[in-house]
Amino acid sequence: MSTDAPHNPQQFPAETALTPLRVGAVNYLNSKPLVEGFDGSRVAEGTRLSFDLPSRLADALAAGRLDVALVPVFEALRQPGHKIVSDACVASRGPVRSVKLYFRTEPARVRRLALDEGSRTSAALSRVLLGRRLGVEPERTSLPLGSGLADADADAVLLIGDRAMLQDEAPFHTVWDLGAEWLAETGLPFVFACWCVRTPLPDGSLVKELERCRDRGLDSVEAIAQREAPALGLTVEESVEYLSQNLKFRLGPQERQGLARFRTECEKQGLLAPNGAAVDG
Ligand SMILES: C=C(O[C@@H]1C=C(C(=O)O)C=C[C@H]1O)C(=O)O
Repeated sequence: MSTDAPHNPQQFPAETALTPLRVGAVNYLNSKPLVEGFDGSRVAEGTRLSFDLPSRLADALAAGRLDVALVPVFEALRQPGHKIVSDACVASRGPVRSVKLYFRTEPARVRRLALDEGSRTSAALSRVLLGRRLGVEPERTSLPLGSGLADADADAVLLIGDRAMLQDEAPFHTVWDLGAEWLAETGLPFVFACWCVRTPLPDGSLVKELERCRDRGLDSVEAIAQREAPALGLTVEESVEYLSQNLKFRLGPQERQGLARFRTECEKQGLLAPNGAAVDG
Protein backbone atom coordinates (compact mmCIF):
# COMPACT_ATOMS: atom_id res chain seq x y z
CA MET A 1 0.00 0.00 0.00
CA SER A 2 1.37 3.43 -0.86
CA THR A 3 2.47 5.65 2.05
CA ASP A 4 0.12 8.46 1.08
CA ALA A 5 -2.91 6.15 1.32
CA PRO A 6 -4.67 8.26 4.02
CA HIS A 7 -4.86 11.12 1.52
CA ASN A 8 -6.17 9.02 -1.34
CA PRO A 9 -9.67 10.43 -1.82
CA GLN A 10 -10.99 7.11 -3.09
CA GLN A 11 -10.09 5.33 0.11
CA PHE A 12 -10.71 8.14 2.60
CA PRO A 13 -13.15 10.74 1.25
CA ALA A 14 -12.13 14.12 2.66
CA GLU A 15 -15.65 15.06 3.74
CA THR A 16 -15.91 12.05 6.02
CA ALA A 17 -12.65 10.75 7.50
CA LEU A 18 -11.07 14.18 7.80
CA THR A 19 -13.94 15.99 9.53
CA PRO A 20 -12.74 17.51 12.81
CA LEU A 21 -15.20 16.98 15.67
CA ARG A 22 -16.09 19.14 18.66
CA VAL A 23 -16.22 16.82 21.64
CA GLY A 24 -17.46 17.89 25.10
CA ALA A 25 -16.85 16.03 28.37
CA VAL A 26 -18.00 16.62 31.94
CA ASN A 27 -15.56 18.57 34.11
CA TYR A 28 -15.94 16.39 37.23
CA LEU A 29 -13.57 13.75 38.59
CA ASN A 30 -16.08 11.05 37.64
CA SER A 31 -15.48 11.63 33.93
CA LYS A 32 -11.68 11.78 33.90
CA PRO A 33 -11.26 8.05 33.24
CA LEU A 34 -13.44 8.40 30.14
CA VAL A 35 -11.11 10.86 28.42
CA GLU A 36 -7.73 9.69 29.75
CA GLY A 37 -5.11 10.33 27.07
CA PHE A 38 -7.70 11.58 24.55
CA ASP A 39 -5.94 12.20 21.25
CA GLY A 40 -8.04 14.14 18.74
CA SER A 41 -5.54 13.51 15.96
CA ARG A 42 -6.56 9.82 16.02
CA VAL A 43 -10.03 10.99 14.96
CA ALA A 44 -9.30 13.83 12.54
CA GLU A 45 -6.82 16.71 12.63
CA GLY A 46 -8.45 19.61 14.47
CA THR A 47 -10.73 17.46 16.68
CA ARG A 48 -11.03 19.21 20.04
CA LEU A 49 -12.05 18.15 23.52
CA SER A 50 -13.59 20.75 25.85
CA PHE A 51 -15.04 20.46 29.37
CA ASP A 52 -18.18 21.85 30.99
CA LEU A 53 -21.05 21.12 33.37
CA PRO A 54 -23.31 18.26 32.22
CA SER A 55 -26.34 20.54 31.74
CA ARG A 56 -24.33 22.96 29.60
CA LEU A 57 -22.96 20.12 27.48
CA ALA A 58 -26.53 19.02 26.85
CA ASP A 59 -27.51 22.54 25.74
CA ALA A 60 -24.42 22.82 23.51
CA LEU A 61 -25.15 19.48 21.82
CA ALA A 62 -28.79 20.42 21.29
CA ALA A 63 -27.76 23.81 19.82
CA GLY A 64 -25.17 22.25 17.49
CA ARG A 65 -22.15 23.84 19.22
CA LEU A 66 -20.81 20.33 19.94
CA ASP A 67 -20.86 17.25 17.72
CA VAL A 68 -20.44 14.67 20.47
CA ALA A 69 -20.93 15.14 24.21
CA LEU A 70 -21.07 13.28 27.47
CA VAL A 71 -24.60 14.35 28.38
CA PRO A 72 -27.01 13.63 31.22
CA VAL A 73 -28.83 10.47 30.21
CA PHE A 74 -32.17 12.17 30.88
CA GLU A 75 -31.44 14.36 27.83
CA ALA A 76 -30.69 11.28 25.72
CA LEU A 77 -34.15 10.02 26.65
CA ARG A 78 -35.93 13.36 26.34
CA GLN A 79 -34.50 14.65 23.05
CA PRO A 80 -35.82 12.60 20.15
CA GLY A 81 -32.77 13.22 17.91
CA HIS A 82 -30.14 12.12 20.44
CA LYS A 83 -28.36 8.84 19.88
CA ILE A 84 -26.05 7.03 22.29
CA VAL A 85 -22.86 6.20 20.38
CA SER A 86 -20.59 4.44 22.84
CA ASP A 87 -20.70 1.84 25.57
CA ALA A 88 -18.55 4.15 27.72
CA CYS A 89 -20.73 5.87 30.33
CA VAL A 90 -20.94 7.14 33.93
CA ALA A 91 -23.00 4.72 36.05
CA SER A 92 -23.15 3.14 39.50
CA ARG A 93 -24.50 -0.06 41.04
CA GLY A 94 -25.35 1.23 44.46
CA PRO A 95 -23.79 4.20 46.27
CA VAL A 96 -22.28 6.71 43.83
CA ARG A 97 -21.08 9.16 46.52
CA SER A 98 -21.28 12.24 44.31
CA VAL A 99 -25.04 12.54 43.79
CA LYS A 100 -26.77 13.44 47.04
CA LEU A 101 -30.10 14.81 48.13
CA TYR A 102 -29.79 16.67 51.45
CA PHE A 103 -33.02 16.98 53.45
CA ARG A 104 -33.68 19.62 56.06
CA THR A 105 -36.93 17.95 56.96
CA GLU A 106 -38.54 14.54 56.71
CA PRO A 107 -38.57 13.55 53.01
CA ALA A 108 -42.40 13.24 53.05
CA ARG A 109 -42.67 16.91 54.09
CA VAL A 110 -40.53 18.41 51.32
CA ARG A 111 -42.32 21.33 49.65
CA ARG A 112 -39.38 23.13 48.01
CA LEU A 113 -36.53 21.40 46.21
CA ALA A 114 -33.32 23.14 45.02
CA LEU A 115 -31.62 21.36 42.11
CA ASP A 116 -27.92 21.63 41.21
CA GLU A 117 -27.59 23.74 38.07
CA GLY A 118 -25.22 21.16 36.55
CA SER A 119 -27.71 18.32 36.68
CA ARG A 120 -30.51 17.04 34.47
CA THR A 121 -30.48 13.31 35.21
CA SER A 122 -30.20 13.47 38.99
CA ALA A 123 -32.72 16.32 39.04
CA ALA A 124 -35.21 13.97 37.33
CA LEU A 125 -34.16 11.05 39.54
CA SER A 126 -34.83 13.12 42.68
CA ARG A 127 -38.33 13.86 41.43
CA VAL A 128 -38.91 10.21 40.49
CA LEU A 129 -37.89 8.96 43.93
CA LEU A 130 -39.88 11.60 45.82
CA GLY A 131 -42.95 11.04 43.66
CA ARG A 132 -42.83 7.25 43.57
CA ARG A 133 -42.06 6.68 47.23
CA LEU A 134 -43.87 9.51 48.93
CA GLY A 135 -46.24 11.08 46.41
CA VAL A 136 -44.37 14.35 46.90
CA GLU A 137 -44.11 16.84 44.01
CA PRO A 138 -42.19 19.83 45.33
CA GLU A 139 -41.82 23.29 43.85
CA ARG A 140 -38.39 23.48 42.17
CA THR A 141 -35.62 26.08 42.08
CA SER A 142 -32.16 25.97 40.55
CA LEU A 143 -29.06 26.03 42.75
CA PRO A 144 -26.36 27.91 40.80
CA LEU A 145 -22.89 26.45 40.62
CA GLY A 146 -21.46 29.26 42.74
CA SER A 147 -23.95 28.60 45.57
CA GLY A 148 -23.58 25.99 48.26
CA LEU A 149 -25.94 24.12 50.54
CA ALA A 150 -25.99 27.00 53.00
CA ASP A 151 -27.25 29.42 50.30
CA ALA A 152 -30.40 27.42 49.60
CA ASP A 153 -33.20 27.53 52.13
CA ALA A 154 -35.20 24.82 50.31
CA ASP A 155 -36.40 21.77 52.28
CA ALA A 156 -34.17 19.54 50.15
CA VAL A 157 -31.11 20.33 48.03
CA LEU A 158 -29.57 18.21 45.26
CA LEU A 159 -25.82 18.42 44.70
CA ILE A 160 -23.85 16.48 42.09
CA GLY A 161 -20.20 16.12 41.16
CA ASP A 162 -17.07 16.79 43.17
CA ARG A 163 -18.67 19.23 45.59
CA ALA A 164 -21.25 16.62 46.64
CA MET A 165 -18.41 14.55 48.09
CA LEU A 166 -17.17 17.34 50.34
CA GLN A 167 -20.23 18.24 52.40
CA ASP A 168 -20.73 17.80 56.12
CA GLU A 169 -23.89 15.69 56.37
CA ALA A 170 -24.33 16.11 60.12
CA PRO A 171 -26.70 19.13 60.01
CA PHE A 172 -29.23 17.38 57.77
CA HIS A 173 -32.30 15.41 58.72
CA THR A 174 -31.61 12.76 56.06
CA VAL A 175 -29.21 12.38 53.13
CA TRP A 176 -29.98 10.17 50.14
CA ASP A 177 -27.20 8.86 47.92
CA LEU A 178 -29.26 8.57 44.76
CA GLY A 179 -27.28 5.63 43.32
CA ALA A 180 -27.97 3.66 46.51
CA GLU A 181 -31.64 4.70 46.63
CA TRP A 182 -32.18 3.69 43.00
CA LEU A 183 -30.62 0.25 43.62
CA ALA A 184 -32.79 -0.21 46.72
CA GLU A 185 -35.87 0.77 44.74
CA THR A 186 -35.26 -1.24 41.55
CA GLY A 187 -32.36 -3.68 42.11
CA LEU A 188 -30.69 -2.12 39.06
CA PRO A 189 -27.64 0.02 38.25
CA PHE A 190 -28.22 3.65 37.38
CA VAL A 191 -26.73 5.40 34.35
CA PHE A 192 -26.05 9.10 34.86
CA ALA A 193 -24.36 10.15 31.60
CA CYS A 194 -23.50 8.75 28.19
CA TRP A 195 -21.84 9.85 24.95
CA CYS A 196 -24.42 11.20 22.49
CA VAL A 197 -24.67 12.71 19.02
CA ARG A 198 -27.46 14.41 17.10
CA THR A 199 -26.05 13.80 13.65
CA PRO A 200 -24.39 10.53 12.69
CA LEU A 201 -20.61 10.45 13.03
CA PRO A 202 -18.62 10.48 9.80
CA ASP A 203 -16.83 7.24 10.69
CA GLY A 204 -16.02 4.96 13.61
CA SER A 205 -12.78 6.65 14.68
CA LEU A 206 -14.23 8.72 17.53
CA VAL A 207 -16.12 5.78 19.01
CA LYS A 208 -12.89 3.75 18.92
CA GLU A 209 -10.97 6.59 20.55
CA LEU A 210 -13.57 6.97 23.34
CA GLU A 211 -13.42 3.27 24.09
CA ARG A 212 -9.61 3.31 24.01
CA CYS A 213 -9.57 6.24 26.48
CA ARG A 214 -12.05 4.55 28.82
CA ASP A 215 -10.05 1.30 28.88
CA ARG A 216 -6.85 3.26 29.44
CA GLY A 217 -8.60 5.35 32.12
CA LEU A 218 -9.69 2.21 33.97
CA ASP A 219 -6.07 1.02 33.97
CA SER A 220 -4.87 4.42 35.25
CA VAL A 221 -7.23 5.08 38.16
CA GLU A 222 -4.37 5.42 40.66
CA ALA A 223 -2.51 7.95 38.47
CA ILE A 224 -5.72 9.92 37.77
CA ALA A 225 -6.49 10.05 41.51
CA GLN A 226 -2.99 11.27 42.34
CA ARG A 227 -3.17 13.95 39.67
CA GLU A 228 -6.70 15.21 40.39
CA ALA A 229 -7.41 14.67 44.10
CA PRO A 230 -5.32 17.47 45.68
CA ALA A 231 -7.02 20.30 43.76
CA LEU A 232 -10.44 18.89 44.66
CA GLY A 233 -9.74 18.62 48.39
CA LEU A 234 -10.15 14.83 48.26
CA THR A 235 -7.65 12.23 49.40
CA VAL A 236 -6.01 10.00 46.81
CA GLU A 237 -7.45 6.93 48.60
CA GLU A 238 -11.06 8.16 48.49
CA SER A 239 -10.64 9.18 44.87
CA VAL A 240 -9.31 5.73 43.93
CA GLU A 241 -12.21 4.11 45.77
CA TYR A 242 -14.72 6.43 44.10
CA LEU A 243 -13.38 5.76 40.60
CA SER A 244 -12.86 2.04 41.00
CA GLN A 245 -15.65 0.94 43.39
CA ASN A 246 -18.52 3.43 43.20
CA LEU A 247 -18.48 4.27 39.52
CA LYS A 248 -18.99 1.96 36.56
CA PHE A 249 -17.94 3.03 33.10
CA ARG A 250 -19.47 0.34 30.86
CA LEU A 251 -22.98 0.40 29.49
CA GLY A 252 -23.64 -3.34 29.84
CA PRO A 253 -26.95 -5.25 29.70
CA GLN A 254 -27.84 -4.45 33.33
CA GLU A 255 -27.05 -0.77 32.88
CA ARG A 256 -29.30 -0.74 29.80
CA GLN A 257 -32.03 -2.35 31.88
CA GLY A 258 -31.54 0.38 34.50
CA LEU A 259 -31.79 3.00 31.77
CA ALA A 260 -34.99 1.52 30.35
CA ARG A 261 -36.46 1.37 33.87
CA PHE A 262 -35.52 5.01 34.49
CA ARG A 263 -37.37 5.98 31.33
CA THR A 264 -40.46 4.08 32.50
CA GLU A 265 -40.31 5.73 35.92
CA CYS A 266 -39.89 9.18 34.36
CA GLU A 267 -42.93 8.49 32.16
CA LYS A 268 -44.97 7.42 35.19
CA GLN A 269 -44.09 10.66 36.97
CA GLY A 270 -44.90 12.70 33.84
CA LEU A 271 -41.29 13.83 33.28
CA LEU A 272 -41.03 12.17 29.87
CA ALA A 273 -43.65 11.65 27.20
CA PRO A 274 -44.47 7.96 26.62
CA ASN A 275 -42.59 6.31 23.77
CA GLY A 276 -39.68 8.73 23.96
CA ALA A 277 -36.33 8.30 22.22
CA ALA A 278 -34.95 4.77 22.00
CA VAL A 279 -32.40 4.00 24.69
CA ASP A 280 -30.53 1.37 22.69
CA GLY A 281 -27.32 2.82 21.30
C1 LIG B 1 -22.25 10.61 39.04
C2 LIG B 1 -22.45 11.82 38.54
O1 LIG B 1 -23.03 11.84 37.32
C3 LIG B 1 -23.30 13.05 36.66
C4 LIG B 1 -24.70 13.42 36.82
C5 LIG B 1 -25.37 14.08 35.83
C6 LIG B 1 -26.76 14.64 36.05
O2 LIG B 1 -27.27 14.54 37.16
O3 LIG B 1 -27.34 15.20 35.11
C7 LIG B 1 -24.75 14.25 34.59
C8 LIG B 1 -23.51 13.80 34.33
C9 LIG B 1 -22.75 12.98 35.27
O4 LIG B 1 -21.44 13.39 35.32
C10 LIG B 1 -22.02 13.05 39.26
O5 LIG B 1 -22.03 14.13 38.72
O6 LIG B 1 -21.59 12.93 40.39
